[in-house]
Amino acid sequence: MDVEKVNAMDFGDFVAVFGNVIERCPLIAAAVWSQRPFSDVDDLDKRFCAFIDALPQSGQEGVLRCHPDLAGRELQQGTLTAESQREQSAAGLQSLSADERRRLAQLNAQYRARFGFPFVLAARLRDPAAVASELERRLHSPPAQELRTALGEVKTIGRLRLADLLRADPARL
Ligand SMILES: NC(=O)NC1=NC(=O)NC1=O
Repeated sequence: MDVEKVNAMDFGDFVAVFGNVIERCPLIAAAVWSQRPFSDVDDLDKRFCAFIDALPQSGQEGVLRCHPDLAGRELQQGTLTAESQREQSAAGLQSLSADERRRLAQLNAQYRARFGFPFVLAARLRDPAAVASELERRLHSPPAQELRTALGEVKTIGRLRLADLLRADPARL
């Protein structure tokens, strides 16, 4: 899909296609739509990132809280969004042992208790061992630094999702 096609989308089509670029935050796509026309894919990606950066901390934490845990209840129950399901499966989180799942659940709970939002990582780029080691490492970050790191992962997930969508077969839309 080329950027001309994106620029020609009405509001409904744009949000239908890009509404989950940032997990469960269709408001961001709704806001970005009004900034068209976009010069290219990078410009579109930059608009999503700029919206997140411009949010007050409460809004940024809200974006993080919209993310399901890695290898959490939603993965077990099959209630993840299609994108999240693909990403978590790609990271091998679908086939963890009971001990590995328990360990991640314990670390996720410790992380959430310390920072007040869930641990967010661009899972598609990692394997289960890397997820656990990143979680253990970041668990000790200073809160202000961890907020920035977590938002960086949200942006990476968004950039990868945008790339998927723009590579998508136009006939699919
Ligand atoms: N808490 C998370 O990091 N969730 C996720 N990371 C991904 O790459 N997809 C998710 O759903």
